[in-house]
Amino acid sequence: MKLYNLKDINEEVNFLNAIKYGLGKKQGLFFPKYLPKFTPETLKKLIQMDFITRSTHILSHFISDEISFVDLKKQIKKAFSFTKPIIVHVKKNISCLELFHGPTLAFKDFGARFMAQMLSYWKKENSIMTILTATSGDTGAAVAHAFYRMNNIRVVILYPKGRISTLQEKLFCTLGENIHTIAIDGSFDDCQYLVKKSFNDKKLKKNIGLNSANSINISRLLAQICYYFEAFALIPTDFHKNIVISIPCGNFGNLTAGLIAKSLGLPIKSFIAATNANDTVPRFLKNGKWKPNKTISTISNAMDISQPNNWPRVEELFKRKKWNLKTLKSYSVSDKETERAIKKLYKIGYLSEPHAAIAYTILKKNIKKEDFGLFLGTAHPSKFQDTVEKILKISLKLPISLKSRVNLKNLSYHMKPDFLKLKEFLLKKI
Ligand SMILES: Cc1ncc(COP(=O)(O)O)c(C=O)c1O
Ligand SMILES: N[C@@H](CCOP(=O)(O)O)C(=O)O
Repeated sequence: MKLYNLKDINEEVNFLNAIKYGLGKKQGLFFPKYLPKFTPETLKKLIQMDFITRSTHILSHFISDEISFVDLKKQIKKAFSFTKPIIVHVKKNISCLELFHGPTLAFKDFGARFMAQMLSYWKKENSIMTILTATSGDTGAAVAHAFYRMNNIRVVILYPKGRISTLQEKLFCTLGENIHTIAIDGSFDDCQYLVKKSFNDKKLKKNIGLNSANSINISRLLAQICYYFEAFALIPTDFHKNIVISIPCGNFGNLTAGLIAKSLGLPIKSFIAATNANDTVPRFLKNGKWKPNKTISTISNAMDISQPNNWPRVEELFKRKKWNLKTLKSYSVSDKETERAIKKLYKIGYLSEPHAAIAYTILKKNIKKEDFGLFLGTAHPSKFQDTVEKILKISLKLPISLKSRVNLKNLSYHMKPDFLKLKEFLLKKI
């Protein structure tokens, strides 16, 4: 598989190097040079397969020149070794695609675990690698658990201090060993900036085997394509022409993966990109001006991102496929509306959390009678225990993966958003 750097098209890499480098020169994102397209007959065959076999077929279309089908299937089986996505009917023609039944209770488990398995397959035993990752709450946990105790891999996770939920923090800041966590005085965007800046530093790149497990790493997105096909396979054939998917967006990785799935021939009628008050993209689509505001803290904290990393990939895909960007609907939802949606959903028997509730709100406003509406359930409601309990005035029972970490000590370091301090930390703490 060949990929090119969106900021320097002369830089081309194979998948192994794209996954190992994370980012290209000038902090450019890698993007596949060739996008396969399945015929309707192939699609028909694909949807009859089980999740692991189908995912292997899909991903082998991208990387069969670098890994055999048999080996890829083994790695995918290890990566996706948890409850697969499920569709839960919510009301009328609206359902939720629940992607949060993995070990860290968020959709990030698919991408993080796939990346970890692929790296462990290719990694030379004695080479050191540092996976530097920024998180607004969920990526951190997925990456930490996916790479926990992996030989010669050191994970360093930056997160905005006081701006993620207590349980999100407990899930990845209590592991220790090869997992180092740093609470940064700032926003997620400050953390993401520090990660990207590190890639510009020659000494870091040379000395610590720098990589990132954020969705800037293309392996994360490739894995996420697979659950859109699973959703399609789960939906009755009668509705296959009218599927509308509403995605709660932050860094826009999930949307990018969905759009790549569509480009492969998955007939999704339309995608809706839902954001919270951090509305850089909906404003951009409305007035054509890319003007990120200061990141605001909201109750959907994992989406508190004002400079979404994957937007250049979205634009590239629209350009390559000659799709009109105006067809992409994107709206923002306030905290008040989000709370109202959580209450309404609970009243009709569906327990949700702020991120999915945002996608539901926008879907409900835009869905047509003939559509099959799907909003993505990206995280388990219990991860946002305080918020959900306060809104619904109920008490939540925690799943064991959270309960077992509640009383463990938070092992995080604390740092100002200062690149030199981070560099010192990264060079010292090997
Ligand atoms: C629960 C949850 N929902 C939605 C998002 C947004 O996803 P993306 O960054 O892929 O747009 C995130 C974080 O990224 C998240 O953790
Ligand atoms: N919402 C994410 C932010 C990081 O996004 P990523 O997909 O680029 O890793 C989080 O939960 O950390």
